[in-house]
Amino acid sequence: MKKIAVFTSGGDAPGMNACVRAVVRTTLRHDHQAVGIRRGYQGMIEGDFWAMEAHSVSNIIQLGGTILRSARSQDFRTPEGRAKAYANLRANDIDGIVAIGGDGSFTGARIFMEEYPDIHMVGCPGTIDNDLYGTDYTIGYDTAINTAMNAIDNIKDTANAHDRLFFVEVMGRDAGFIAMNVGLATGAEAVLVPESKTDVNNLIDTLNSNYSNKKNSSIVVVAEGDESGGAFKLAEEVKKHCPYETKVTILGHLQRGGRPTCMDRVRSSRMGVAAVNALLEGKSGVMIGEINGEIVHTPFEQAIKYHNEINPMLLEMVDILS
Ligand SMILES: Nc1ncnc2c1ncn2[C@@H]1O[C@H](COP(=O)(O)OP(=O)(O)OP(=O)(O)O)[C@@H](O)[C@H]1O
Ligand SMILES: O=P(O)(O)OC[C@H]1O[C@](O)(CO)[C@@H](O)[C@@H]1O
Ligand SMILES: [Mg+2]
Repeated sequence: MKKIAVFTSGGDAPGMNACVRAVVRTTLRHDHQAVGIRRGYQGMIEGDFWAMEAHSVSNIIQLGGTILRSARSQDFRTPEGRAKAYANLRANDIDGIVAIGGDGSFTGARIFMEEYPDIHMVGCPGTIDNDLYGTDYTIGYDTAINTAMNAIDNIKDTANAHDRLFFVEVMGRDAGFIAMNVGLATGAEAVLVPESKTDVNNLIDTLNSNYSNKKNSSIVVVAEGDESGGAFKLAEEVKKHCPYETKVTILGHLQRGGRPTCMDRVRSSRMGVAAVNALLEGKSGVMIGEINGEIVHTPFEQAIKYHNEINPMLLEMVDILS
């Protein structure tokens, strides 16, 4: 292996920088050259490469975002775009790549590797959504749930002061992991996730019964991908049948930024080291994950095809404890 490149792709996630740092420093420790590719697959197509030294990743372990920047590249979805990317990699003697991203990034990696198997690729799960099979936690998820939890704690103060019902929408286009855990951690009255069908009448009954039992404020956490159509639509419907004054907060992109938590920094570092080691062992087409505290390798195909399930017991717990 001559040079190992690293890029970040899809939605950024806190801990990506720690992972980039680990990849670069492990590569250099093994006397290989390290290259950063800026803006994910788009930078690969445009040849936006950066020869990285140990100092290139100094003082970034604590930073959110990604120093390599990220992109959602339409060009990489085309065979012509991927051919350009391959030509640039070859011209720069890059034969090993660590891709830090989510399911879309690994879908792209799998297609690219089928077309150009001489480029070895290993993935690190970088997405706040926690929606990849083959790991208990993705990079950025722990930070995102803590950020969302703190935001909802603040909302609870004002909700309680004004006797209001809040619908709080959290990120998760296809997955409800953020909503589930943040809902439990903030004592929400209900949590709505794409993985289970939302019964609006049942929700209205629950909120009305809470109101009758002198619960002066309530929080409903809604995953953005819930089939009910999001917090605004839901609030419009519910407030027709509920005495609470109703407000909506969309937490949005604030959940993706901020300093990574300790666990995100540690996991990202561990995964970055494991990704380089896997490439040096001749592995390709696998995602690094952490299951029960151990590093595991899962083929991209499985990581993107399957989904970790939301434990139905947790949804039940929300109901019992609220
Ligand atoms: N079918 C595909 N073919 C080629 N490239 C793809 C394909 N799907 C995704 N990609 C590439 O991967 C990039 C990242 O994918 P996507 O935007 O879905 O984010 P992600 O990696 O799933 O992260 P997140 O969901 O956390 O935002 C896309 O912008 C595209 O360049
Ligand atoms: O605004 P963007 O960058 O498309 O990102 C939104 C999406 O990215 C994610 O946050 C994951 O990074 C999803 O939960 C969300 O739907
Ligand atoms: Mg994704």
